[in-house]
Amino acid sequence: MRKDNIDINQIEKNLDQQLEGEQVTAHKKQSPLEMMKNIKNPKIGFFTLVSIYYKRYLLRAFTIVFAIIVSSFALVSITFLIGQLMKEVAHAFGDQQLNPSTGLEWYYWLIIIAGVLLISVITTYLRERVGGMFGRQIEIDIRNAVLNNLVNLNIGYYSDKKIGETMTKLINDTQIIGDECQLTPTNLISIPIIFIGSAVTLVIIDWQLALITLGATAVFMTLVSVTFRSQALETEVVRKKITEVNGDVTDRIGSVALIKASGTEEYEKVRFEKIHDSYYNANKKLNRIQAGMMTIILTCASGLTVLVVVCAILLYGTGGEGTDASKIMLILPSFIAGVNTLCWPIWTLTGLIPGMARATASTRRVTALIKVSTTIEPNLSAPKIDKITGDIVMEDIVFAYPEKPNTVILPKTNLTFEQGKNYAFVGATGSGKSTISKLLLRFYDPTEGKILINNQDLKSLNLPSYLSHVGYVEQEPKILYGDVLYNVKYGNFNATDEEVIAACKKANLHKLVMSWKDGYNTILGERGFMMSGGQKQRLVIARMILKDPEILILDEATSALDNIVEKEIQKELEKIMVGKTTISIAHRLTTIKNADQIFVLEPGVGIVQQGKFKDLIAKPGRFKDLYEAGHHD
Ligand SMILES: Nc1ncnc2c1ncn2[C@@H]1O[C@H](COP(=O)(O)OP(=O)(O)OP(=O)(O)O)[C@@H](O)[C@H]1O
Repeated sequence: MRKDNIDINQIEKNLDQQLEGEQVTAHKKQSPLEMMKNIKNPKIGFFTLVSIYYKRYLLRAFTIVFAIIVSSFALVSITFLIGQLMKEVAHAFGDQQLNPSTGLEWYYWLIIIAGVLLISVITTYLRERVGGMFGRQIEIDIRNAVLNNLVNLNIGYYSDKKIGETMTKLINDTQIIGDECQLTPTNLISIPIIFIGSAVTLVIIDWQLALITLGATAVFMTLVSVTFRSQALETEVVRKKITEVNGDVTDRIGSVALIKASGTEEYEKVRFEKIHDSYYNANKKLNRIQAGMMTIILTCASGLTVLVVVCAILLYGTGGEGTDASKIMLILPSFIAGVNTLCWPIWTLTGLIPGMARATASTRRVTALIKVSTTIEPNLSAPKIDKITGDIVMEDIVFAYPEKPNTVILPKTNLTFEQGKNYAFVGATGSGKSTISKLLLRFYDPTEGKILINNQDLKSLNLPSYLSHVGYVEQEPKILYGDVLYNVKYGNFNATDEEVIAACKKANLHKLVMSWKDGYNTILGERGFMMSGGQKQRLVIARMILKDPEILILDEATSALDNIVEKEIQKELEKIMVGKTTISIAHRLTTIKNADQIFVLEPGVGIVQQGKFKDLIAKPGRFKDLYEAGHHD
């Protein structure tokens, strides 16, 4: 017994190794994203997608198709074999004249049935095991492709999208495709084999009874097929509704602080109930169709068995001339088994058609997500940048957001940021201060002109390697789900724990972290709920100290903090700014007193003043107005 277990485990292990090996080879040849990007037709159907994946994973595809064919034939042949067994039993134990022998003893037929059952068990297991994992493999491949594409997309893509809707496509649609990739090929191959096989077997057993049964089945199938189309359409409506609900719920959960601060919990409760109304109503229609379909199927399936029995009695049981009552007992067991196998494909079709409709809709939504391409080419094959040397030059830059191409945010601008110096941008809200940092981070490319780094156009540089020299602190520091070590190391994964601790000491964070029970292993919430604004800011600064970048971009890095914390953080920042090219965006003008150069921006106009703090404050102008307005607050 124990030995058997070990052998089975070994077989399972070998199977897993074969499948994993195939996956590694396929991924080396072409990544899932490259493969999906190569799909030309945006209206690609689910079948085309399945066939692409079957070609990619030939070993699995072959195993599944082989197992489906063999298991289906095994299932169908059982009906025929039971018929033969019954004939031989009648010959052995009944009237030998009336019941001719099949040529094999009845117990041989039993042994053959047991053998076929064993083949059926093995191939069914193989089909389910390999098919199941294939479904998951396809789901994971597609989800990774979508995810890779999403993180590569221009940041502007997200400005008008509901994250929840994108998440539904990313999680639910890929899961639906995976599930259907497992079920559909199995059903599509086995349905005709089982249906035709069962029909032929029934004809062999008794052609008269078979004709009646097949006629009734045709009526049965017509009834079912009438409801197919409307079921597929309603399923699509329901999916759309749930995508909308997911989008809405994710949006509100993300804004839970606003809900709590506004005391609008009751309002949200009513709203949630309301947005579910249309989802509920859409389900009502679908449910009506599905309930009708189920009733037809169940009634027809049992009705068919009753019909077979009644017809068999009428044909052979009435004792009329030329009839044989004992024949009823001979054919009925295998005939009823045959009717059941005949009903199975119809039963399966009821799930298959809506499933395929759902998977086709999911395939189109997912491919649409993959078809969106970034216009910010990261130039991954360009040489990596070891060091940033020299000045950063903005040459004849003009910028309008691609989302609003007619609104020019920065008219023609020329700027030089000398290496190691400290620059600041100030100006009214909406004047384009953050836009400068977005251009330097290459969230966007300039509409006209170019940004020169190491005397080369930023557009042509290897983007990740350029960004590895840039430190960015924004107003709302981003903390990821994970512990302190992970959060500080993010983007600098090769750093040691000791280096993280040293960076945290410099950022004045170490004592605080050590006061937590789990120290550096403390898990910080998904949105960093456990930390105050100042603490989060310090963590981001520790991240930057660890990175030790050559360019610092501080976008209102301290404006969310109170004056005391701001001063402390400012002190930390000034320490790391030494010798680095720094571009700060500031609301509080006191934080930029030491800047080598200050640029004052006006909405739609661009730079209207520039100079050192003491010079700008001494003469009338926009800067002086801003400074005085700040002091009156
Ligand atoms: N993704 C976008 N699509 C279209 N317009 C945008 C986008 N992002 C910003 N803008 C617009 O560009 C202008 C400049 O925005 P920016 O964020 O650079 O201003 P800012 O000076 O940093 O403002 P604040 O001080 O309020 O942060 C604003 O009018 C803003 O509405």
